[in-house]
Amino acid sequence: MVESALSPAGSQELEDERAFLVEARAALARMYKEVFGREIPVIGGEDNDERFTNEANQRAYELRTRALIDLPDVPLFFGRLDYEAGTIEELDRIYIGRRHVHDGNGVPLVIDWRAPVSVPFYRATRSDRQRVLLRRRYGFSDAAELTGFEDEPLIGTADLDQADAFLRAEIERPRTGPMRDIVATIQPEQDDLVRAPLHPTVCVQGAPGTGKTAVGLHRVAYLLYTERERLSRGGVVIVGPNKSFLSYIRKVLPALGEVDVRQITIDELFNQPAAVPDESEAARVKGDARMARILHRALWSYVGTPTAGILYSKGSQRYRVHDYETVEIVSALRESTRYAPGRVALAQRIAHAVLVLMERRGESPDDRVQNAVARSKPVKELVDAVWPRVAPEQVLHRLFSDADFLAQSAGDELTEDERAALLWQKPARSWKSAKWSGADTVLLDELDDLIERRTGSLGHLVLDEAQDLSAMQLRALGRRCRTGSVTVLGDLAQATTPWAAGPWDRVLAHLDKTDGVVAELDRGFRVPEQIIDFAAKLLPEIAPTLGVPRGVRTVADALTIVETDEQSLVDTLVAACKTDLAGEGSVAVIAADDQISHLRDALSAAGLEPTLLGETDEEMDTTRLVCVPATLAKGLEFDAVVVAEPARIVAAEPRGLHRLYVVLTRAVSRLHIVHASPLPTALSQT
Ligand SMILES: Nc1ncnc2c1ncn2[C@@H]1O[C@H](COP(=O)(O)OP(=O)(O)OP(=O)(O)O)[C@@H](O)[C@H]1O
Repeated sequence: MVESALSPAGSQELEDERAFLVEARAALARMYKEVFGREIPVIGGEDNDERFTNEANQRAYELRTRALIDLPDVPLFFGRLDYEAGTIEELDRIYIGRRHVHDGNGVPLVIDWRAPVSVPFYRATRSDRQRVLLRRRYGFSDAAELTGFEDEPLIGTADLDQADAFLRAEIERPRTGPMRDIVATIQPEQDDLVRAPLHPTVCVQGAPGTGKTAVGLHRVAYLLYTERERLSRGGVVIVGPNKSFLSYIRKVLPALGEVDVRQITIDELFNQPAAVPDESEAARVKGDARMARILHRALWSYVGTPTAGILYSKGSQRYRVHDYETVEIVSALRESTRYAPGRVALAQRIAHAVLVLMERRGESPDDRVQNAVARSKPVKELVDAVWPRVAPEQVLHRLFSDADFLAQSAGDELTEDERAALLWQKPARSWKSAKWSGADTVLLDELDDLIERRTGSLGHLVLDEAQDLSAMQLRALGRRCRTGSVTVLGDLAQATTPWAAGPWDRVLAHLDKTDGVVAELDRGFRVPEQIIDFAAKLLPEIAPTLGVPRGVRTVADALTIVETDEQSLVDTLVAACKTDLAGEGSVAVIAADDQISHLRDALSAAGLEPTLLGETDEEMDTTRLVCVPATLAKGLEFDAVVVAEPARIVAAEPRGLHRLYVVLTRAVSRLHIVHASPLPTALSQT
């Protein structure tokens, strides 16, 4: 917070605001007590409906009480709007906060930022005042104590830069620990996306630090406010790239009063955890959309053509369904059903043909007879022979261990090299003992759905860092959200996976959300302009179609590049860390994955106390100095970042330049680059 920009401590007005905060807190405590003390209605009886209702009531009660807990480090309000008299019933002034607080007699003390009357807080400008006279923003200490406020009159001639100063102060507030919400300073272009309706799907392409993650999380909070009932039926899930990232964002939604949103990695979405790693080329092919067609062909190749009919006997009667009839039934079903229901339908259709024969002979069989025929031995034998029961694992095991089966299923979709990449060197003896990789679990999921359609749909799904998802992963995600909508967030320039699905229209098509709208954010809030400009030198090589992002701020001495030799690398690194640790906030050392443990040890030996990201769950909450493997840096940010040996980061993987772009764009205030090997060519050009 820029203290000097705020109203001085000790002024009467500041005291009045503090008194109001105390009053609002007391009111919230009363609301909590009132809900907490309320009896939960319990319906007598033990059948399913009653149990379900009782559980739902209990759950609603728990959520409501949890949402009313006053979090000690989260300010209850952050802004105020003074309206022209008569704009809102009996209120000329509203305080805006993270939830509604009322005084017990129906008078609102704090209004939820998501309510329509709060919108002008984010949107009103001097040229479009929306009847607002004054916007006030409050500053708080880390312990949520009100330290001051800043006024932005929308009439008159006062300083216009105050809003920017406030935003800048918010961004530069030193950080350690998890991500904070941005509810006090959401920008108009972000607000458009946060408040976009639930449907259609929204896809946000945004340069590093433009607020995509922040927008996604605030959008969830907003949608839960406006569409709570619809969303509570299907639920809301946020999918992030890895556990460190999820740990980093985990406190934003609870701070906004939303405690019931699942935040998971994509791997956690699938039935079985990955047991073995993937080779890069195999993973690329397995993630490709062509696999959907290949799996389809592989599965349906199990369905054969009947070569005989059936003879059904009942008492002395014989009924024959001819082979040409069974052939017709099978080929009609192939076109119209999924695999498992197809099996059931085949038995029923053959049984129906038998029933027709019975009727022709003057009998009047009913449904029970049809079911008995469908379950009879000759029918079952035909179904098992022509349309065998299969498990997804069985199909995939055969595909990866039988070169002929793979070639036949692939048709001309895969090259010989691609087929070779898929085939296992040492196939497991049986599909039951096969070990599956992450990419395989996605294929198993596809097969599962080809066999039996997945039912149910999420209400809303948020995909962060979506540029890294494969076509097959996107299909699996889309299946979980068939009738819901998606918020897709990402940056094509940060796509580091070899299987990345590519441009956003294709991503939307794989999700089966072709009605989705693509929007772009290009104002970088996190990274100072000098650093963005430096990192953007990589763009012509890694994402030539994307525009260059704009930085909203410059910071003195934001970027330093130190060339050194191998022997002095560690000392130079230690010196850079010490300089940054002398100031406030978080410091990260980012290096190639195979170098980071060594650097952590060297920093420890030099008397610093770094933790290594990925080793424990909450390392970023408590320590100021974090060593970050380059592959875990995505989505994270630190006040100062020291990058060791960019060339090694680039050399470590096929999309190493994309990875470097991610790494270079993590710093809020300062970026130091320390290198002994030459910088990548694009960066060394002036
Ligand atoms: N309107 C805002 N007010 C204050 N801070 C903001 C605002 N928008 C973004 N920020 C801050 O900028 C930083 C970057 O935001 P965020 O992580 O959401 O960006 P991103 O686009 O997801 O970045 P990346 O592509 O690197 O993952 C965060 O610290 C966030 O709080």
